[in-house]
Amino acid sequence: MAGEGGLRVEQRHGKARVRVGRVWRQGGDGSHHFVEWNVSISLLSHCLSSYHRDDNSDIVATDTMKNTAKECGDRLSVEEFAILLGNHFCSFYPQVYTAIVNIIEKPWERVCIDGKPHLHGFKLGSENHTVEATVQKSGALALTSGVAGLALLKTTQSGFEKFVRDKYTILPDTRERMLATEVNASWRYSYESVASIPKKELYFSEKFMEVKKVLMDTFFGPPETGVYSPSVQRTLYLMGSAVLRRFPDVASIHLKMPNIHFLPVNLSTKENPSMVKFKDDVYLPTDEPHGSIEATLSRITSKM
Ligand SMILES: O=c1[nH]c(=O)c2[nH]c(=O)[nH]c2[nH]1
Repeated sequence: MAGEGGLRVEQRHGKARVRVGRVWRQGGDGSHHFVEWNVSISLLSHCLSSYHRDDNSDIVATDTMKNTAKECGDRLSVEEFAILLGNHFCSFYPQVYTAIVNIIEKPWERVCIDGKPHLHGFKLGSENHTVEATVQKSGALALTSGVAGLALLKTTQSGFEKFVRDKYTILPDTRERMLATEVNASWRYSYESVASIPKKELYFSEKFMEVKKVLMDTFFGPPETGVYSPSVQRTLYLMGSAVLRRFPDVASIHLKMPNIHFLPVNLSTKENPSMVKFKDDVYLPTDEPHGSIEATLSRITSKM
């Protein structure tokens, strides 16, 4: 937007990392539900006078945003909460035209004691549930959900061979290696307005569990036989395409799957040349460097 001094100013402001823990005690059977959210809000609004002059009259205080994020009524999915917040900012404040709400949900899971789900006991799992909702004053919506830090490993049924070989290549072909990764996936839903999202209770919470299951089932294959992975690239493609095939309301999916290396251990000395001879058994786990492999998959829509 052109402003004073002929300078273009593109601005937003918000509150990052607002932490909220919420217990719902309304379960008929006495069970409690619990979520822990880390909320970040960014508002695009008409408040240029605060940049051009000492005039804050159009600013929605970031402290106000923080307090709004703490108001959470009936039990709802993290996606619905992000949309609700975004919608509130756009409809309540005339000067706000876009709200971008990012939330990370911690994986608190109900514990089972002696095989029975506990009414109010939870333990922390490992992978986070993420969401980004962008809401416009018109009601237009862009909604992306994701899973972050889903660490997966299989001890066989993975190989990598027949790749480019040149004077820098020392990696041997193999059909037997470990495959380990930490999946970061985010998928965009096709709902384009706040009014069009499904009304079914906890719809997106259920979808999150189902997408995660499809990703994992495809990575591992059947429990007794597994499935062979010829490369991280191919496995990533199969995981993403399985999600798009299974869920018509997912428009695209981005997958980031680092190839975390477990290196074969071969130890020898002059006196003992075969001290530890690698027999697909002893590995050196490494953090870095790691392969970095990522792709976005979406449907090719025919114009016919
Ligand atoms: O699955 C793999 N993809 C690669 O692109 C690659 N590159 C590499 O060195 N090892 C592997 N493995």
